[in-house]
Amino acid sequence: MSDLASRITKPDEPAKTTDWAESVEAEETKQQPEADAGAAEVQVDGAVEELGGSGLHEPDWDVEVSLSDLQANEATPFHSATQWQDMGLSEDLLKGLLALKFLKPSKVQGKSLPLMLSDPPRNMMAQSQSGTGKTAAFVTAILSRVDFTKPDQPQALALAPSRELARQIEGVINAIGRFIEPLKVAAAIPGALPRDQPVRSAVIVGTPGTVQDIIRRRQLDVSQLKVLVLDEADNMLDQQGMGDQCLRVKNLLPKTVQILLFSATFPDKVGAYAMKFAPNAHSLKLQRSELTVKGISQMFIDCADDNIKYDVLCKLYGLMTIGQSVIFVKTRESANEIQRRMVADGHKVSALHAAFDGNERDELLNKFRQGENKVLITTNVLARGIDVSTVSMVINYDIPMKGRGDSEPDAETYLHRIGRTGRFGRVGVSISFVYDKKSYDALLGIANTYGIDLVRLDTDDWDEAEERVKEVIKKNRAQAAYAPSATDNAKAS
Ligand SMILES: Nc1ncnc2c1ncn2[C@@H]1O[C@H](COP(=O)(O)OP(=O)(O)OP(=O)(O)O)[C@@H](O)[C@H]1O
Repeated sequence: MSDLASRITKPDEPAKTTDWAESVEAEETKQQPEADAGAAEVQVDGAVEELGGSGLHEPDWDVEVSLSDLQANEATPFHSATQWQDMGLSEDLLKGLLALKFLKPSKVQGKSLPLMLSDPPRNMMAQSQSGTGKTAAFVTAILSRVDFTKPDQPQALALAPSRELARQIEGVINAIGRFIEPLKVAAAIPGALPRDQPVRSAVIVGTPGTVQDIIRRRQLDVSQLKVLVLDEADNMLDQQGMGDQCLRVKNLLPKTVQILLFSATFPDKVGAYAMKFAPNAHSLKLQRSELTVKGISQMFIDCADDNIKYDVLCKLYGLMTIGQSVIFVKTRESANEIQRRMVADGHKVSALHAAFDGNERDELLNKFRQGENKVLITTNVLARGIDVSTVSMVINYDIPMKGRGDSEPDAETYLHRIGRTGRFGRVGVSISFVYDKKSYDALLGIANTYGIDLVRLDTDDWDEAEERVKEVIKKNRAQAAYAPSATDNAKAS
């Protein structure tokens, strides 16, 4: 308990900071020397500039520190020693990146792209904190590998664990590739492709089950595929059904395909399998202590019992709607039930989970992206990858658990869930609810795993608790106004 207690900071104490020492070092991988010669294993440091002290001043929210300042700071994951111009990218791609105001590559982009683009192509497993630009990294690699003189010929395939993430990646490809003519991208997600018609697109983004189906039905000609990307690779490979589908898809592709695996997390047990999935891969790794994004203020509320959680959630509603918020719950049923109760209590909230049909899911997320809906209740289906920069608050209504009978805290899912805020250098707040010993122990187990300093919000002094959260949210609002996300509105066609 003492160890756990040391992870908690009372609201009136300044949060302790972890030692975010720079640890960039390149070394040869030690595995399979003969097959692996030349594979680089690089540790990407996890240091993020303390945004609290970065010049985002109160009370007028005059934002003095811009993204370029943040990117100039070597101690952040947004810094890269390389420029886009050094990477041998095509003019069209460079124009696309710059049009999105991606002025410089982030660390994962700067490090992974030269490795991914080297010839002969080599596999890659890249880890970097949530919201640090992994999507743009692999999208740029895909768009560099495709031969656009054959726009109808499938050449690159990206897999993602949810339709929402696949759609989002499709949007990023269209946004970065906007000057490439002709650029054809297909979304292989349930209900999106006409049945039994060949897919005539150079790039395909989809969920593993649908992609497996269209290959089997010979709708997708994979004979000239050059690149396979698995986004959220640890998650897909670790799930029984999806892991099998990914493997089957891979086995149906030419043996020469370049395999690129991306995620913010690669737990040890999946990491080993991932290296088998992508043999001889270059690897960019983070230390476990580097995984949290420092711009996210991580807080928790100790609720007296399960019923109080709902009351506390309603009390937080005003704060949730200053920016945008995502509430994570364990089951679809509880998402529906909480939405029903909140709406009945006069709040405007929507729910999104896998029981809705595909079009409804697309529409719900689009409305959320456009700010039409400000509060979204969801399950782990949206825990990973979804990028909406104006999300300033994430609530873990239920602490994520894994294993049979919820026996263990799901530390990776916690990290991905809270990563829906604090995107690319922005600040954000996460509030986790605990209400009994099990949930308390689970949260503190997660805090210990990553060395997180959790701040306890005292609901006995609600004004103080509210002020504390509001402070972070206002900074997020100021940042969003100052530097709106370039791809927030990059919609899939
Ligand atoms: N070089 C860049 N300069 C400025 N903004 C960028 C750059 N690269 C990416 N971004 C923006 O950063 C945000 C986060 O990027 P992205 O969604 O790729 O993160 P991620 O690392 O894939 O996150 P996650 O782990 O949650 O999947 C996006 O809004 C994107 O537009």
